[in-house]
Amino acid sequence: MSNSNKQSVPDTLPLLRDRIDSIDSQIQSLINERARCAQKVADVKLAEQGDEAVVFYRPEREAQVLRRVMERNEGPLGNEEMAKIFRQVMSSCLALEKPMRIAFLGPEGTFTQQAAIKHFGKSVISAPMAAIDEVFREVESGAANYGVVPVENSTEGVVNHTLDTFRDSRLKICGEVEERIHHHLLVSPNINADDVTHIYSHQQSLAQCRAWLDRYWPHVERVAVSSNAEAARLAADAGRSGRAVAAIAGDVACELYGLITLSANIEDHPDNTTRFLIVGNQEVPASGKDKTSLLVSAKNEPGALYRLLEAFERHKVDMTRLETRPSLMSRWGYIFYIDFLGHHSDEQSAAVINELCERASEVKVLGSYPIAVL
Ligand SMILES: O=C(O)C(=O)C[C@]1(C(=O)O)C=C[C@@H](O)C=C1
Repeated sequence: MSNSNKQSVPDTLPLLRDRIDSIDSQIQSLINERARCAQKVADVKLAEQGDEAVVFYRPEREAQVLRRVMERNEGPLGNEEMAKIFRQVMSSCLALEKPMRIAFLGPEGTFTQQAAIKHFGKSVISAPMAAIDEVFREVESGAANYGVVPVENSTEGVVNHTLDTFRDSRLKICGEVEERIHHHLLVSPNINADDVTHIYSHQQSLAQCRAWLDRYWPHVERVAVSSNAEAARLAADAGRSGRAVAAIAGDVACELYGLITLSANIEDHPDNTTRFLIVGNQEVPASGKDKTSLLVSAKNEPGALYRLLEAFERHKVDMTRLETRPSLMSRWGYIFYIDFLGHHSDEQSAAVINELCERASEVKVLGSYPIAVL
């Protein structure tokens, strides 16, 4: 009983539900009013930019909207929970302006799809691709508006294939998403846990759950397959013919293939996180809290890396990541992938980039984009 005013009518279930009905109706009207505004925004964009080059999706604006939602939130719903609701509202509004086709490293049900949904919301057209370079090609050709690819995992390290693909691509990084990777042990609803004979998953996921599997399922055979989503599909297939096969996969795959969770969050490192990048054809304006990614090819001479890094120190620009990949052009030459806080149009960031251009043999700005909000 949370009634502080003794005179008021006591809270009863029917009264509370009436109140919820009335609030829902107001929320619904307001969401539609917002959607009509977004439709007008689309008209303005079309009028300003002409049919061809209209850019409907604005990552910097979306990041600002979500940050503001979190800043002004007073609860009882948590900041993230509230931002997720607005994430989906914006996703629906953008789909009214123009439905976005999002290519991602498939198949359906992968963690990359989970990241795509986290970033764009559910109102997008999903385009699962078989490989990372196919995601890039799909966006380059214009068949998809944006692409989502994994770039690093907190336990497994960088995804070299993604970094290498940036060398020859003209795509820009438009955003980043971080996704906590939670693995679950899944089976078909008709399968009894005691009967399970095989556990399927991607090799990396089996590795990320090794200690848990050793402890609870030491005698069950582990089978590595091409992706977690494929493992979930196989478990669902097996279940239909009464074979007791389990899969290790995430929430999206579980839902997609109608499986049930025998054990949730079975990963050995609970803070197992993967970072994904959004690639597209546009340069994103500053959002106020941004990151920039560069590809820098150093001259093959003593102190070359030192001279690159020194520019960051002097201009007080915060470098958040440095990866080294062998150059394909010269033997023992290296390419550096550098992330730093700031937008390439900021005064300090621009000063660093100018100096790098003088000191390195090649500098490519892969993109400036809002720091992940959710
Ligand atoms: O502000 C815009 O440019 C809009 O199109 C509106 C809106 C929104 O719903 O708030 C929708 C899509 C964009 O990606 C950003 C924001």
